Amino acid sequence: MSKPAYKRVLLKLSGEALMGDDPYGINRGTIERMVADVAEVAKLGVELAVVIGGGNIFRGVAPGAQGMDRATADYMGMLATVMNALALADAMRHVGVTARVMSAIGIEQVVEPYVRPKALQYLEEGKVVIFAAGTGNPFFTTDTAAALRGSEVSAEIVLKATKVDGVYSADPKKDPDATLYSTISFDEAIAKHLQVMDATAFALCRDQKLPIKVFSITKPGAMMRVIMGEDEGTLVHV
Ligand SMILES: Nc1ncnc2c1ncn2[C@@H]1O[C@H](COP(=O)(O)OP(=O)(O)O)[C@@H](O)[C@H]1O
Ligand SMILES: O=c1ccn([C@@H]2O[C@H](COP(=O)(O)OP(=O)(O)O)[C@@H](O)[C@H]2O)c(=O)[nH]1
Repeated sequence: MSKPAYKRVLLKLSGEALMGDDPYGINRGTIERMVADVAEVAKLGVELAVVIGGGNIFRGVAPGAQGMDRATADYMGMLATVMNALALADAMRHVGVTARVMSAIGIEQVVEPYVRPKALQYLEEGKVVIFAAGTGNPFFTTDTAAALRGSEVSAEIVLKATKVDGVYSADPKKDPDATLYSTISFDEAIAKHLQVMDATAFALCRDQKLPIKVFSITKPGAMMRVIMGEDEGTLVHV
């Protein structure tokens, strides 16, 4: 059998994708499908660090937050990621995968705080580490948290599992003529203002020479193909 292409990865799971077809919240079937993919990868012995978003529960820049102080709205968004992280860890437990949630903001009665050496220890022990509360700072995104934590744990790649199947020349939800890139450089993605990830996340990965693979979270088998180094999604490279 062929071997996985990576030993340690940082997987960014979209919060918004957790809704499935629901208007908000966590869709049971969707989270179970995501976790089944994660379990398959974990069984191959790939060390998995996960950053989960929160857009399904709360998005700091959403209309619902209009008129709110931006930083306050962002803290609500970070708390939403903690809820998703707990749901994800629990769903993993159901399929026999051991996960540990670590939060970037102090909330000790609920989850343990992020401590880098502890996270590294868990990864070495084969546990899935779920990083909650983003970077712990307002004005950032969980994509930037993925770039940051990915760098901190020396992941070989950031895998962005999202609603689209890669990086397009324009937002494919708005422009039907947008074309899919199989690879694109960080500089080009930033220069073209491609919104699939924010510029802060792109720039951090570029500076740390940490490649990103963008792929569909809903396409069956896509995560496994990415892990095996097969042609899937878009590689963003230095
Ligand atoms: N050039 C582009 N290529 C691909 N997707 C894009 C692009 N520009 C904007 N998008 C949008 O970015 C979204 C993914 O980013 P984001 O909303 O941050 O999702 P996530 O919930 O995965 O963090 C996609 O749903 C897509 O509609
Ligand atoms: O470091 C961070 C990460 C997240 N957020 C807030 O949390 C929300 C949810 O995260 P994100 O939008 O990245 O989640 P996703 O796109 O994956 O659903 C964001 O809109 C921000 O308001 C934040 O303030 N700082």
